[in-house]
Amino acid sequence: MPESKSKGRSSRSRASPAKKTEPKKKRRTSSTTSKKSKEAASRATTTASTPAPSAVLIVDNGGDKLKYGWMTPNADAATTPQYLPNVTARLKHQLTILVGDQVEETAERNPSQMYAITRSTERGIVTHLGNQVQVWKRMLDLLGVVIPPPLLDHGEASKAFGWKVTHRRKQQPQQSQQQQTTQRIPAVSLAVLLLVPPHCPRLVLDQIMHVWMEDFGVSHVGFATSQMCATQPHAKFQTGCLVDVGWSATHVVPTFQNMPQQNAIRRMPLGGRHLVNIWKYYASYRQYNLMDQEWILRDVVRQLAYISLDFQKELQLAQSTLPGRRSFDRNFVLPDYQTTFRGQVELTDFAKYQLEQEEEKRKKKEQEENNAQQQQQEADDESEDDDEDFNDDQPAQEDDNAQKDEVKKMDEDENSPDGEDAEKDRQTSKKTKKKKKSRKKRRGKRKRDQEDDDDDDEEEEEDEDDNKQLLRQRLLRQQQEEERRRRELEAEQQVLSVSVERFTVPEVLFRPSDANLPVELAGLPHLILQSIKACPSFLQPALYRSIHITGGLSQLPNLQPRLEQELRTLIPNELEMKVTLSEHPVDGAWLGARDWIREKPYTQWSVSRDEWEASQKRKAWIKLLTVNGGALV
Ligand SMILES: Nc1ncnc2c1ncn2[C@@H]1O[C@H](COP(=O)(O)OP(=O)(O)OP(=O)(O)O)[C@@H](O)[C@H]1O
Repeated sequence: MPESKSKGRSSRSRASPAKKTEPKKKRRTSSTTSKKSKEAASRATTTASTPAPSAVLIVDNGGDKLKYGWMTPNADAATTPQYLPNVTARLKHQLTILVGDQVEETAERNPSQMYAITRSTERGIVTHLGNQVQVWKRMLDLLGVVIPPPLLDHGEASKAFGWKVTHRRKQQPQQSQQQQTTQRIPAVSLAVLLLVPPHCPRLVLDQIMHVWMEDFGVSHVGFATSQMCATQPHAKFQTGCLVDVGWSATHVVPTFQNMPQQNAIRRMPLGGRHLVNIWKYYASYRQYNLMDQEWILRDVVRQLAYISLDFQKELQLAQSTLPGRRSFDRNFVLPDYQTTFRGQVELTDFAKYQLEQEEEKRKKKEQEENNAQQQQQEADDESEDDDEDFNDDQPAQEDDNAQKDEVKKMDEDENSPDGEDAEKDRQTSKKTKKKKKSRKKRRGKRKRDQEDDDDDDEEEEEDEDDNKQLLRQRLLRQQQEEERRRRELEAEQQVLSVSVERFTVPEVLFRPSDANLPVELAGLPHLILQSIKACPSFLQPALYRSIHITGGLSQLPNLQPRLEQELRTLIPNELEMKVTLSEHPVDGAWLGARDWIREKPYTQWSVSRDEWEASQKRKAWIKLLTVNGGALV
């Protein structure tokens, strides 16, 4: 019995779990299948419901400036981007926040009105998302994009602005006339392609996606690497090494057949921003406190900085020559924000004197050359005349003989004894005498009239002379007054003397340790070398052959020859090397993205709102990696 009991129990116990588990399994499988089918159904419905974007907005999210613009399928091939400074600031003693172009406008009027100037990126990566959202919002406003009310209260944009519908309604009448007249585009019918730096943290990408989907309510969002896009316009640039020297960082991206070599990408935290900051310290330590004057220093860097082709030689020249007498010394007249709003470069007195001397020498040389040429020509002409005289001797003698014959003939005619002719001659001589008398009278009268006129003229001339003298005196006084005013203004002018900074500051790109930056930081040539050496060895010769520099700072004079010069000493002689400069250093990435998008449908490079919602939001961007084959992100 116990056995049977036990058996029975055991059988029951064995059977019961089986009985119990089976329906569970069934339930689980059914639930998973139902989930999957639901997801699929929802995806099918959502993909079907996702409207195609009516316009594509490309935004190159630069640390210095946003480059943005529309890319519609039928767009003109010559579409170019617009620029918006990626910066916000506060006005002193006011609550107003200035964004993008407003900051630039105020900076041009008087930058000292602003404080708390904040940039949204560090080393090219968005680090102040709240700040960045404000700049994006400004960009969308300028483009005439209508943003729907925030879907989530806790969105980044809502946090940044405390957005409320009432608040936005209040803002509407303040819109400029230009904005009101431009066509309003709803954000829901918009696809956005954002250009970001390589190796941008996934967390940042996810947050950016969140903001664009949730706060701005666009329908599609895509990402691409700006450096990879910069290679696009160059059809030949399928394999090469792209060097992007920008505002906050320098990137080196080697590519093979338009695919980035991910493990060989290098980033150096050095760019235009650091040059401005270093110059700020130099100027503030030596002359004026310009620590808050970023805009002035940006102008100084743009107008005066250059890369030295022989750094040591120029330093020696600086040591051996007195300040103000060096060939590279310049004056930068700071704006006074009353009469001038932009700094101006001026030559030093010594440089002016040198230029004048050179000009005089040049003129003298030209004069001497002209004189020598004239003398030569005269000598040539004289020799030609001598030859002509020698040849023309005979005909001249013949002419003389003919003239003599004619005179002889006339004498013979006069001497002929003819009575009638003599009478006629007498009459004519009387007439001529009369005529002579009347002529004499007329002449005498004319003389007298002339003398009267001369007296009048003399009086008039005297008056004129007086007037001229008065005028001259007045002009002289005016000139003196102007000169005095100019001197006063000059005395008031604040002049920044610029000397070795012109090439020692940009030299930081080649020797970062000179500017107290970490010693481990490699200069630009070594960075390129490191990057190329990290690529497969069969690729390296092709990469050396095609090094392409882009980015705003690549416009520094002499950057390309200096880089070539330094790289040549580091690369084996048998390897060919070529460094080229981009034709579009600032907006090359935007133009590349435009061309790239033209060939590809938006579904390939973007995630739709429905895809994003269906795939648990956070993982949606992974699609971009798989769909693009990793080419652009
Ligand atoms: N003519 C010029 N000469 C020298 N430097 C220049 C010139 N024009 C612009 N720059 C510098 O180029 C830099 C901006 O370059 P760029 O527009 O490529 O940066 P970005 O793409 O906005 O920033 P990032 O590369 O950090 O994302 C600024 O430092 C600016 O001072």
